[in-house]
Amino acid sequence: MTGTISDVQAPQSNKTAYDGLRDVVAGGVSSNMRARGVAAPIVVDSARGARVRDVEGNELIDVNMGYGPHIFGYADPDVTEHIAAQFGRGHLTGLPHRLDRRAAELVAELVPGVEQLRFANSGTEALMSAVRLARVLTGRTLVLTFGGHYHGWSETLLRTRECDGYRPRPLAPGMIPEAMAHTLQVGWNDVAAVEAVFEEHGGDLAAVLCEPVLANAGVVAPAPGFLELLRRLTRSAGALLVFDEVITGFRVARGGAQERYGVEPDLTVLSKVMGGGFPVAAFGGPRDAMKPLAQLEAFHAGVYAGNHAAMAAVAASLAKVRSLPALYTELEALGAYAESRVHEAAAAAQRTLQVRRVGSVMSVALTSPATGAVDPGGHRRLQTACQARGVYFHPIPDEPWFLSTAHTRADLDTVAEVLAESLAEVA
Ligand SMILES: CC1=C(O)/C(=C\N=C2/C=C(C(=O)O)C[C@@H](O)[C@@H]2O)C(COP(=O)(O)O)=CN1
Ligand SMILES: Cc1ncc(COP(=O)(O)O)c(C=O)c1O
Repeated sequence: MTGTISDVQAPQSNKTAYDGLRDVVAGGVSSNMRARGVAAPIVVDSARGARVRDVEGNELIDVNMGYGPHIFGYADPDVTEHIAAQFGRGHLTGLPHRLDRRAAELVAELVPGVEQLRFANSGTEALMSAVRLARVLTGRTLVLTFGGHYHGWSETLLRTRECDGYRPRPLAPGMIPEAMAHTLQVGWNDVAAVEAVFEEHGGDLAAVLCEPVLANAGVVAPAPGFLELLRRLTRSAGALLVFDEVITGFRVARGGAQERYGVEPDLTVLSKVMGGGFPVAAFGGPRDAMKPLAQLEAFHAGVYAGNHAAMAAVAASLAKVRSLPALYTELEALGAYAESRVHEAAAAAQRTLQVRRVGSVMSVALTSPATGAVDPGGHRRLQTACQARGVYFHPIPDEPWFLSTAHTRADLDTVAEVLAESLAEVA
């Protein structure tokens, strides 16, 4: 057989590799988030457990972990072996597969608010479909979201944090300004603003959509009672409460944020941990909410949606999640240990970090001594220094750290030591 992909000539350095990449891949990446703020790019050769190896052969402890899907670490054999085997048995026929039921039953068993679902390929796709389903169910079009929450890059959900009044602004060039006409946006945990929106627009709202724990603008937990307020107001206004649990699902608790905080939404969107790193997402809810799709009145499609490899990934990942009764206790303890070591590192370097954690997802951001605010430039310099010392986290302070069962306390001690050394040298 002619050369395999592993025969690709390894370039001499990350920079050489990245420059070559940029020649044929626009921006050198297939997601803007991978290039935003990158000072010194890494080009990956492989990843296993809690470590990523670059093309120069450097091995780094990774706390970005591909933005959160790998709760058991990279290349976990309990997951990858099932996916690989499915490829050998055929992974895409465009027909229902026996694995579909197994995967869906595991989601429904673990997530309180899901009785029935549809699978999709990405969080963006699943969120577009969930919002459309909410509009079918209510006959309304207006959707309320929250500043800094990220719900994918679709035309009506990709927006800036800033707003004109309650109207969000499109984030990216080329977006249709009118696309924002059916969405409002207020500040996260802003009770007065939410109540004002319901006072003025309650009868027009199809849905309120949120990350129940904000994890795309640093980590910001819901204020006590805030999710309960959204639940109460949506129910009384006849709007749907939609939880975007792409990050929090199977991450902050076995049943996601809705289990951790005891608030059940009308629709739930899931991805990341659900597939253990394989591209798969889902949206679901009570049978009544899914009826327009069950009766094929509402539209949702996708050639690769729910493909057999994705179903193998979901079934394997969630069977493992289900099989470990102490998993979330251990992840909580690991997160607490990481948080304490990060605080010790900051104290040792006499620097201030903003550290915010929910379970095993934690944001760590360098702050300006003068203002106390997050210092994106300083954070990038800190990230570059840590990366050079063998620890990888994202250069953008919005992007949190994701821990996994592959991270040991010794790894976290190393991360803290590298952080302290780097903080001491970074202006
Ligand atoms: C809460 C939430 C997300 O965090 C989310 C995707 N997150 C990320 C996307 C990234 C990227 O496109 O490269 C990297 C991170 O910025 C972020 O975790 C999505 C979109 O999912 P997808 O990228 O699969 O279309 C929906 N909801
Ligand atoms: C991919 C993506 N788009 C949009 C946003 C929101 O951008 P802004 O910084 O303008 O709030 C974020 C925030 O983290 C994001 O990750």
